[in-house]
Amino acid sequence: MKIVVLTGAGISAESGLATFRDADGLWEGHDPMRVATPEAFAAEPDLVHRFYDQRRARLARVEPNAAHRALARLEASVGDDLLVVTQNVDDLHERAGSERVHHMHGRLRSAWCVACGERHDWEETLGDRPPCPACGSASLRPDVVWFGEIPYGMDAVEEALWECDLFVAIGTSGQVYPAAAFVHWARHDTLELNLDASSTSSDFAQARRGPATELVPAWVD
Ligand SMILES: CC(C)NC(=O)[C@H](Cc1c[nH]c2ccccc12)NC(=O)[C@H](CCCC/N=C(/NCCC(=O)O)S[C@H]1O[C@H](COP(=O)(O)OP(=O)(O)OC[C@H]2O[C@@H](n3cnc4c(N)ncnc43)[C@H](O)[C@@H]2O)[C@@H](O)[C@H]1O)NC(=O)OCc1ccccc1
Repeated sequence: MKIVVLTGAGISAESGLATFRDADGLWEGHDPMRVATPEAFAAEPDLVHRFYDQRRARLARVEPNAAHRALARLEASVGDDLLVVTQNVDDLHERAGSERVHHMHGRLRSAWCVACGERHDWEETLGDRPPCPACGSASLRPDVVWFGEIPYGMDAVEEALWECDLFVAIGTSGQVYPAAAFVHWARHDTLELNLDASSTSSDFAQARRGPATELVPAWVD
């Protein structure tokens, strides 16, 4: 049975990472959806760098939880029949042992040089702007997909959704596209595992409510 699992901020909430809807969705009084844009980076690069520096520092202080670990166990048992597509820029799936993880919105620990196009592991050097290790120019940006930008690897994701027998969404509010449309791209069985009702709950064949650290192990084991 081929399975595609979509994860959102809710799967990392119990590890201590804020969701986009937490804390009335504000970061330092800014709407994250307004900070996570190419326009904000062009206008206030230091503000945007600070947003990602703080999230990178926070990520270094948290650990994967039982939901991440359960998905890693599932991969160990079904192998290539499982693909995790995550909207999250954290690395908690990989730190839990998952290998087949596609970061459709990028990765917090990756830097992208807009001058030479090279990608690098982001130096944990808070506050100072390291030059690109490849071309030396001060053109590094967070390697994340901002609002208005095209998500990574959409062709492969679309194919996997078309091929899968089961699509499962975990910890996502269904408010950001194209991820929110995936339930419509899947052709067979669909299941939502979420704390609260999402904007797309009624589009799923089945929906279970509760914290991911309970729902995901219960579904996997
Ligand atoms: C706001 C929204 C209306 N806007 C969009 O969707 C826009 C515009 C748009 C495009 N198409 C549309 C159609 C209609 C309307 C608008 C659009 N989309 C884009 O710009 C996208 C790019 C969007 C990506 C932006 N970057 C992010 N992140 C990276 C950066 C960063 O992280 O800083 S989005 C970011 O926000 C989203 C947050 O959503 P969730 O993860 O769901 O988190 P949220 O906080 O909302 O909800 C948490 C959920 O968990 C639950 N929960 C909480 N705790 C727990 C718990 N303990 N256990 C279980 N569940 C839990 C809660 O109940 C809740 O339901 C994630 O995607 C996250 O990655 N690009 C694009 O469309 O390009 C074209 C295109 C499309 C297709 C093919 C080719 C080209």
